Amino acid sequence: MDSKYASIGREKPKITNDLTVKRLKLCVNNANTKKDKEQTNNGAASNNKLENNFSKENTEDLKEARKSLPVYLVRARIIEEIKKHDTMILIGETGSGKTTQIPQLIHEHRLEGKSCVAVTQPRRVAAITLALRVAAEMNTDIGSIVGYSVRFEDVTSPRTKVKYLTDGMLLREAVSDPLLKKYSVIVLDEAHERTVNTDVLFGIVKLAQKERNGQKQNPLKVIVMSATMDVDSFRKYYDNCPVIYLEGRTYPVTIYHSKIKHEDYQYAAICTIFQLHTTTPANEDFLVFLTGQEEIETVMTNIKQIAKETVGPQIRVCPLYAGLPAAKQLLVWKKTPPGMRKIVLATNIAEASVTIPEIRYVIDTGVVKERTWCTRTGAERLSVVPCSQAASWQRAGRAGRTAPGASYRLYTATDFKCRRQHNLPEIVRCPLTSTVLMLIATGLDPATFPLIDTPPKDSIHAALLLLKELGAVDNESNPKLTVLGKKLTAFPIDPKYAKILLCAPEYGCLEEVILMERIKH
Ligand SMILES: Nc1ncnc2c1ncn2[C@@H]1O[C@H](COP(=O)(O)OP(=O)(O)OP(=O)(O)O)[C@@H](O)[C@H]1O
Repeated sequence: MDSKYASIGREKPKITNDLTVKRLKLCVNNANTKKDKEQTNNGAASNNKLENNFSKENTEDLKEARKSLPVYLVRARIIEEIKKHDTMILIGETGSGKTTQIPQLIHEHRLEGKSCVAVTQPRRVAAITLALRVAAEMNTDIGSIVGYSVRFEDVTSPRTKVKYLTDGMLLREAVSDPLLKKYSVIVLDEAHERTVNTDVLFGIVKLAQKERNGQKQNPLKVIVMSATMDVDSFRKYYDNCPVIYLEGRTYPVTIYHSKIKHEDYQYAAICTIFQLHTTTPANEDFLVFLTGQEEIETVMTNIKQIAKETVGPQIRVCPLYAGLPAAKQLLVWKKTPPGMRKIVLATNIAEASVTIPEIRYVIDTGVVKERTWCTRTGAERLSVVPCSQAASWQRAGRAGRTAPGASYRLYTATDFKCRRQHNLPEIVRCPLTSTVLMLIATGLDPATFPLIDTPPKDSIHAALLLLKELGAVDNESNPKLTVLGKKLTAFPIDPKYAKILLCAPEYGCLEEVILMERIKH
């Protein structure tokens, strides 16, 4: 693994591995408040409950909490580096304060000037909860100085200076403004995730930066961040930009590996939950990683049934998966009353960036549902596969954020060592129809667009063929967007489904199609 693991603590030969607290070391490798509420767009209302949870903490306590974070302790050096370099990579351990503190520091030093700092997140739940946390830390209303923008919800205003948004939303903004002129600093967070959107965004931002420098426009600063990324590839991609390693974490996390291989990880997860439940105090909450809604529902039913016959604190089970309505997702952040235990059953949407305050124990099944597709038939497939080592470290990093914690890996240490170090980039295993359409709409050539990893030639060709068949582009060799193509880019969904939606009224089946879309998303 990259040097991050030297910081986080390497595995010891025994089953238990402490991710010990290390003292800070920063090394550079290179060679108000209450206004504007009414101006914010709709959407904040749906998060009122969550906002209340976040603002309950007293401002003085939040200030003190900030001061203890590794990033805060070396803030002067970090700001100096940001001022010095147009592009940099920042590697800091999970929970060190990268995502919540660095944008605030940039704003405190007014480095964004008259523009704004954008912080991208692969997932909407992370973008929303981070914005709420930072707004609380800055003692300001959400949608004012600090805002967020996710699909179907824009909680920002003309005063917004720190904006958390999903990478998909920034990509959409790039279609109408390829130079991303609204922003003077773009923080690309959780770079290790390697979703198609993040990979394309890396290229868009790189091109925008070059172009703005060439045109002597307001320069664009780019900061790429993660705890577990493949530094070498990124550094090469960003023309050998400096890499800053930040050591230190808030609290230690102990890693336990299973001694035996489990045939049934759901069963193993339930056994671990109840072993821990009967031996640990209430209000020390659990986060269990599973692969999808169905599995989460099955495990939830089992837990509820077993809990009736088990001693131990009262249990509240909270599911967390992408398809869950926002209000239910937010229950995860609701504090449990004294004497109770919260058990969060989540997919990998809780794997990076999020802080669920009382989580002490992570139960990591070691699997994830991964999307692949067949270029020949165009059929997509979701399969359950072992997650990468980087994902395991991210999962462990959801504990140890507000108190010491532990991660129970339901796979052996040998199994862990055999896994791929980093996530396989989506761009090499997923269909690229939306991406290719978006690039054409932005005026970019999909064949020459700079990507960290080159997708298989077949994928781009298949995407162009499909777009031609849909009538979104005029031809495959030198594609230009048609009127229909332009309409399709307005939908934040796959062009195939966008066309079905557009055509539905003609066939009198709009309601059915909308229902189908709602089920899909
Ligand atoms: N909602 C919250 N409630 C309580 N504490 C929080 C919350 N959000 C952040 N924190 C505190 O701030 C710390 C830093 O969080 P931040 O998200 O900035 O870390 P990070 O370095 O970006 O982590 P990661 O790499 O896991 O995304 C957390 O470890 C936690 O102590």
